[in-house]
Amino acid sequence: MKPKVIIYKKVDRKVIDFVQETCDVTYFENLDSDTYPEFLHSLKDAHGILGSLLKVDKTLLDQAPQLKVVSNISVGYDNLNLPELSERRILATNTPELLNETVADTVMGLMLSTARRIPELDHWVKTGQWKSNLESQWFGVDVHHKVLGIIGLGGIGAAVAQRANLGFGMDILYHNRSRNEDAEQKYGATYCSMDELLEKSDFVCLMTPHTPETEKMMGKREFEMMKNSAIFINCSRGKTVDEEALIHALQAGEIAGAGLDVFTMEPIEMDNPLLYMKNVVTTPHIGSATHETRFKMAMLAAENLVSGLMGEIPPNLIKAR
Ligand SMILES: NC(=O)C1=CN([C@@H]2O[C@H](COP(=O)(O)OP(=O)(O)OC[C@H]3O[C@@H](n4cnc5c(N)ncnc54)[C@H](OP(=O)(O)O)[C@@H]3O)[C@@H](O)[C@H]2O)C=CC1
Ligand SMILES: O=CC(=O)O
Repeated sequence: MKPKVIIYKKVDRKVIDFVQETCDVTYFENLDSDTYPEFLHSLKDAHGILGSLLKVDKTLLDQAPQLKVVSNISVGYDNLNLPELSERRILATNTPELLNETVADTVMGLMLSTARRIPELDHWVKTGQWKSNLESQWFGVDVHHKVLGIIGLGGIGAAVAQRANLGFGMDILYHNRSRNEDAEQKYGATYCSMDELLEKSDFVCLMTPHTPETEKMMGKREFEMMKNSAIFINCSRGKTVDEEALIHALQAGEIAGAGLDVFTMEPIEMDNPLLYMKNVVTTPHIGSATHETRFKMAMLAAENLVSGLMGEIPPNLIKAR
């Protein structure tokens, strides 16, 4: 009998066909209040699930007694309760590396958009306000040859460092728990303490995973340490930032702006003050959201899932640190 699999996110037909070669697939293009009851029902005899961002915790796992593999279509896996999965001998997988370049492009896009005020000026042009030469009140600040501090210089961070250093002539500072000697050699990245990075950087880019250790790692103290002229970029997870402290830092002029792809609450609530600040550029968690990369991620996640269900060690098995 074929293993039973739930795909709970919209994926390309080729991905479904691939999984269907070996598994019996129940497909939900989207999980919402209409489809969730049926999803829960299917969980009861599911051996594998494939998708992203679903909170896989004790409550959900209690509904899934047959589960063997949880395959995330994402590199981040803060949606998974790993100790609970491991206790039940359920394998968990993710999709690292193949999204590095795309997410780094998003980070550069946020840096450039915020520093050069592109969304704000786009609105200005389209609402007929361009009536004479641009006055200096609309000028932005340079990105090239500035200092970029990357907190969490891993796979994506290195792709950001490459673009920023080799393409934009920026000096790179970084802070991790361990050194990234490859990035030091290739992009002249300088390892430093978090405090030194915050004090010296013109742009601070947060790129760590969300873990208990990184939860709200950017808070009041950290924003106060940044230059008043600095721009903060977050493309990691919303919960790595104390959002109240960020809002305060922007309102008080402790920092000059922010480019944000991720938020404490997603989708963001419309009364969030960040949405009404001209010096804040927002995107709806689009880090890896290109057709090419999302297809590759879904296919890799499908390969991980099938491999685990066939009794192999999946290529991207998440190992608890
Ligand atoms: N916005 C979006 O759409 C996307 C967001 N992401 C997010 O980006 C995260 C990073 O992805 P990726 O680059 O592939 O991951 P990597 O594991 O390759 O890199 C993570 C980096 O963070 C560092 N790090 C981890 N914990 C800490 C800590 N406590 N203090 C300082 N540094 C730390 C690690 O270094 P060390 O271990 O030495 O500390 C490592 O350099 C993902 O987990 C995900 O949450 C990813 C893709 C898209
Ligand atoms: O947020 C996206 C991811 O891949 O992680």
